Amino acid sequence: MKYISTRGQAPALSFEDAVLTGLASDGGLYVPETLPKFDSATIASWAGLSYQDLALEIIKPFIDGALTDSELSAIIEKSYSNFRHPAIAPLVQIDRNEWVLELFQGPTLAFKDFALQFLGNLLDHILAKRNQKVAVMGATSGDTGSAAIVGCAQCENIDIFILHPHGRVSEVQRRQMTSVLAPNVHNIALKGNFDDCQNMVKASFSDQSFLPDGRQLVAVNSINWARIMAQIVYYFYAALALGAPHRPVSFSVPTGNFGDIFAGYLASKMGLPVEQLIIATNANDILHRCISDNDHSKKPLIHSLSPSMDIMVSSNFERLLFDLYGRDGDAISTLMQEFSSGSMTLSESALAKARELFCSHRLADEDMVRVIAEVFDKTGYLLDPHTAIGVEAARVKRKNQETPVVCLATAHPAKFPDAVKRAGQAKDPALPAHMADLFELEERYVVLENAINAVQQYVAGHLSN
Ligand SMILES: Cc1ncc(COP(=O)(O)O)c(C=O)c1O
Ligand SMILES: N[C@@H](CCOP(=O)(O)O)C(=O)O
Repeated sequence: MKYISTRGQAPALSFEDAVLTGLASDGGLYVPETLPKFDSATIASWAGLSYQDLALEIIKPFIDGALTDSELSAIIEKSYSNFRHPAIAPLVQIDRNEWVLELFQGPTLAFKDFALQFLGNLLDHILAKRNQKVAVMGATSGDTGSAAIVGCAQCENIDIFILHPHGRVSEVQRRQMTSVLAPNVHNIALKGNFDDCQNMVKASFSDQSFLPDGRQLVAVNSINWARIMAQIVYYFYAALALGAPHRPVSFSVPTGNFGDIFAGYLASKMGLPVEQLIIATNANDILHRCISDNDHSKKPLIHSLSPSMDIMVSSNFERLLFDLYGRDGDAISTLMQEFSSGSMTLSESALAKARELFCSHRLADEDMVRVIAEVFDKTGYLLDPHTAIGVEAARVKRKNQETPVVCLATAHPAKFPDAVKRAGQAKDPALPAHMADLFELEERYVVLENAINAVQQYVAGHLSN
């Protein structure tokens, strides 16, 4: 299987090269040239598989022989070995036909662990085989950073540089990143917002000449295809547990960079019967405005109580647009060019196609805290702020009460004690035992100006030999 760029001008790459390349040389994102498709009988035969065995079935066709089955299986086993729940992604019912998929049972308490523990182990394998050293550069609004750091800290061939917006991630999120003192881990608090961090990372991928000795950058953000690929698995896993393929399932997904929900879209294209994909946004609602009013225009970023979704430019939306425009790379190049000036308008046919599966909802902070309180009062279940937005979006937007709706619980509430307190909870939600000493650990990070030269100089000056 080859991987092609959404902008049509970059060379097609093998799986391994696509994983190592991150952003395509034409500024696009890599996607598989064709998607594997599974028929109903095949999907039905997976009922009851463990998460790890299901991951093997789903990931195998994408890697196209780059790893043997036993290599892939070993990487998968290792990646999910430190999850706290034996089901890896347990489903919890919170109402009739309404479920929460707990994607926060990994080491850093967010859904990012599903793909980033896998990506860390995959990179370790590929780089050792190639005897190659790389610099990982990533942007985080709080969760990708710690998952990537835990995924990569042990890799001898990786120096990892994570940019987070200074003062705009929760204290738990910051400490999770900055208390990892391994010499190959570098945290940069950028005096800017998440979009600034992401722009800087993307600009650095486009021109890597600041790196000495031909060192290559590798992406841990969801621009890296392997991130999306690993996230497809839990859509199948949850739907199978609820009766797929014999009955459809809907998903409500707290959305920022559009990677998570895009994995759900791919699951549906690969044969999973999905009735609705609900895009749940906070006040940074560009995707909601786009789907509901064809208004895809940038607005100033708002700092919300769901900080991980404080994102205006959603990288992976481009991957969806590529499909909506008939996989026409030139059309996507033109559209992205239009968006670089602040807004873009989708064609009527592209929007109509998107609306066949997607709908959207926006929830501001005051409503989000109300949802946390309501669900807790009714069920005793404590939602994190991002998940609460997804739960409310599901309630407002689902069109069929008989179809189970799965709300992706993207983070553990203990990562966001301020929001939880605002919802009327007297006590901070407890951190899991393995993080009990988080507030006593030494931190290490550098604060840098929002200037690309400052960041690139820092990266170039902190590479190991
Ligand atoms: C807790 C949490 N929820 C939701 C999201 C949004 O996911 P995505 O960026 O894949 O849309 C993120 C970050 O991306 C997150 O960290
Ligand atoms: N919410 C994310 C933002 C980065 O998204 P990614 O999925 O592209 O890595 C975060 O927590 O950092």
